[in-house]
Amino acid sequence: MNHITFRQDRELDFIGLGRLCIDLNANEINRPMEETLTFTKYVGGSPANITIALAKLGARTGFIGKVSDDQFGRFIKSYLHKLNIDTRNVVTDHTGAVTGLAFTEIKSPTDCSILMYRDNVADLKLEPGEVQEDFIKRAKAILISGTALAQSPSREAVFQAIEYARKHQVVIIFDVDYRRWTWKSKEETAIYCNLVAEQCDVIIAGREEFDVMEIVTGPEIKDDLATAQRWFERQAKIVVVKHGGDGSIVFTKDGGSSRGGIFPAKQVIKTFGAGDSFAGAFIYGLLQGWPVEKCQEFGSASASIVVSSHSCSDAMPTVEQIENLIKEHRANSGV
Ligand SMILES: Nc1ncnc2c1ncn2[C@@H]1O[C@H](COP(=O)(O)OP(=O)(O)O)[C@@H](O)[C@H]1O
Ligand SMILES: O=C(O)C[C@@H](O)[C@H](O)C(=O)COP(=O)(O)O
Repeated sequence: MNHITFRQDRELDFIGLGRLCIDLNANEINRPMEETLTFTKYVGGSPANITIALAKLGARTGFIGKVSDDQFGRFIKSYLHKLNIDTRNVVTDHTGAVTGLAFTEIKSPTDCSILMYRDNVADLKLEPGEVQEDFIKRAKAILISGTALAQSPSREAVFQAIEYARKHQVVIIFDVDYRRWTWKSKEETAIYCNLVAEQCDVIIAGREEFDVMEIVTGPEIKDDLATAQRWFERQAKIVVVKHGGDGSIVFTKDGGSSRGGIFPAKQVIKTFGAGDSFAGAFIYGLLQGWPVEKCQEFGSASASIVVSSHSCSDAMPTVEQIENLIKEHRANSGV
């Protein structure tokens, strides 16, 4: 029992909505971007990464988004196909929009940053009329990425998807996924993310992301419980507050909470990708009906595997890999 009830009469477990992009991860790690010469190309974009995580865990997944009409757009679509991610609602842009790029700088295992190129990107051109009700109603859950709210028409497409999801009792999960590059101001981010969050069943965000959302509304006292309680007064049943290397806290509407630590990685290559792998494995656990503590542990173990790898999407682990890590950790700590 984990406070979320999924409709069982659905052919898809999960649909991700938002950006499908490219990550260009520096090959020469432990160097500033100015000195980086080569990069490896991966499919990226937070909601894409989360959907890929679920697909690799064995969930039946699909995606709603828009890709550029070029080599990058085709690369992304064929990658999703290979993982059996249903792309019937991945639309191809015909206006000359481009694929968003995320260049990663890995200066040290703890000092990583991302340089995003997001002008005229295809993902933000998704139109409300392109969101298929018939597709959404086939799923148990849909994940909304907050970045899809950054501009019109993608912003309206999100609200359209939420309407369909609520109409067909599809569980709505919101990952705030705040990326400053696509927004005009923090106030704009806060207003739209709050409007969406109040309609969602599960909300996942880092402490700093909740702080951005609270710029316009409070709560006055900035603490995780106060944040969670605000959303429990709306639609939310589970609120997850991520704290990077300090782990996460999962709150449930019945007053429960679970503080989770991390699985220290043997070798951290980079810190990005932690949030997406955590979210993918956490949601997988919810879909299995596991208690939230187990979902949280599964998410943390998945994150540990991804921070030890060069990529985000390609490195998303299987159930077996995560279970092995948890077993190994328990054996080492004598539990
Ligand atoms: N250095 C790390 N080593 C192992 N696990 C980590 C590390 N950093 C984060 N995690 C795990 O990933 C989760 C999400 O990470 P966080 O950095 O908060 O998300 P985001 O990448 O979205 O900012 C954390 O709650 C923790 O379980
Ligand atoms: O979200 C993006 O557009 C870039 C991602 O593909 C990138 O790998 C990343 O930043 C992962 O985000 P995180 O899991 O929140 O650290």
